[in-house]
Amino acid sequence: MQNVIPRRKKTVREIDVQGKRVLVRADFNVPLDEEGAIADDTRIRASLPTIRYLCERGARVILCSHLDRPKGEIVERLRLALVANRLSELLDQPVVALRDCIGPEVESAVAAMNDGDIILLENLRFHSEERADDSPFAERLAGLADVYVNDAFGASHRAHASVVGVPQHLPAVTGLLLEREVSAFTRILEKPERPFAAVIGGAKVSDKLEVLDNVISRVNLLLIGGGMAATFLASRGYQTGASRVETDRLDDVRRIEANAGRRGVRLILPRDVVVAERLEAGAPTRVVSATEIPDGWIIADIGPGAADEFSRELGNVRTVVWNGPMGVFEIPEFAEGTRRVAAALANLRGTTVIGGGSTTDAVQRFGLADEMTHVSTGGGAALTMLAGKALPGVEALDDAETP
Ligand SMILES: Nc1ncnc2c1ncn2[C@@H]1O[C@H](COP(=O)(O)OP(=O)(O)OP(=O)(O)O)[C@@H](O)[C@H]1O
Ligand SMILES: O=C(O)[C@H](O)COP(=O)(O)O
Repeated sequence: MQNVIPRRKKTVREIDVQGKRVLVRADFNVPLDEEGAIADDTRIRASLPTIRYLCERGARVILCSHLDRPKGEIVERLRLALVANRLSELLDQPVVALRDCIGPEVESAVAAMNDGDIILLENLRFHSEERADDSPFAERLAGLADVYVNDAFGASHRAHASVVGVPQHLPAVTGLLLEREVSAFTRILEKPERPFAAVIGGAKVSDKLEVLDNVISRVNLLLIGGGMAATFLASRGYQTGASRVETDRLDDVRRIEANAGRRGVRLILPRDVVVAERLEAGAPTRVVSATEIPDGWIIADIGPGAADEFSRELGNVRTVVWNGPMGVFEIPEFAEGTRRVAAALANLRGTTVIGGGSTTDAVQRFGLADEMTHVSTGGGAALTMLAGKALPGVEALDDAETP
């Protein structure tokens, strides 16, 4: 595996932060429930060591993050005030949520900070410049601070302004979470015990297809579930009812399947699925063969036959990386496939890695997180590591000036 650890780079432990304004890019992209409350605060808790470390040493801590995918405009339910409240409770100290991430009000708030204070900038993705890696936007963020810390492992596969742009304008170091995550993946993936499996589900289908060719070059077995399954089934020519299919990616999926065949990687799709009339609690459901999905019905979970097969297959492997739930597990009727896969990993005598906000949320709900070797805060970032590709956020630290 290629070396993706910023070994030459300083971590936050090696710099003097007393009285300095430190801009910390965190990944507070937490899952929200239907009421808009935080459904799982793992990502917030995982960022505490760096924040505590900086505060205890007298830094003025300026936190920033994205939440969900607002497209460059303010979405009230995606304001980061709810994250600031949770952080305040966990740290037992005030965390002031600002109403923007750049601009005169932000600059005055930063100017008024005392050593050990913490502020949280507003959702970076309320500005389209964040995703566009706009240089003036990155410069304005950088202008708020003396030092930049990347602690957003979960966002480090994104070449966005706060991840790769800011470290071009400020001395930059690695945060404790980023360091812990990258070392865990490197250790686990350097010489994985075989057979080695990846389980891929969830909703971010295009993102995951991007790295599957590389994933195939590393694993022996690939199990596909969740929202991914519909596009794979459609690529084999089956009807998928009203399930969401990425029709413009069907050729990519066929290429991935052919690639898997050539390399002798077993790629298994669910043999049966739970379908629903709507992805809602209480909606009518049926279990059907994956090759006979009725018109108008939506795949909501892998079926019991698929869960048996996936569990059996996972019983024979020594290393597993799992990203993306097998179904819409937030609704109890569609959680069984995800629960069965989580249980299979918990029983495995080998190395198990869970990646992703929702996948972690699911494993926490089943009370199985402690049974896993590594529960990562990254989803797409974990897959990028699994694919053996460098993370842009880590590369940006390599290229940055050190304090
Ligand atoms: N068959 C399905 N149809 C629609 N959505 C699904 C299906 N199966 C799972 N999902 C949804 O996928 C979502 C999670 O997918 P996602 O790809 O974001 O995984 P993740 O673990 O959160 O990784 P990341 O951290 O990259 O977001 C869940 O909210 C779940 O309801
Ligand atoms: O949830 C994640 O994987 C990270 O927070 C990145 O979010 P994104 O896929 O919306 O860029």
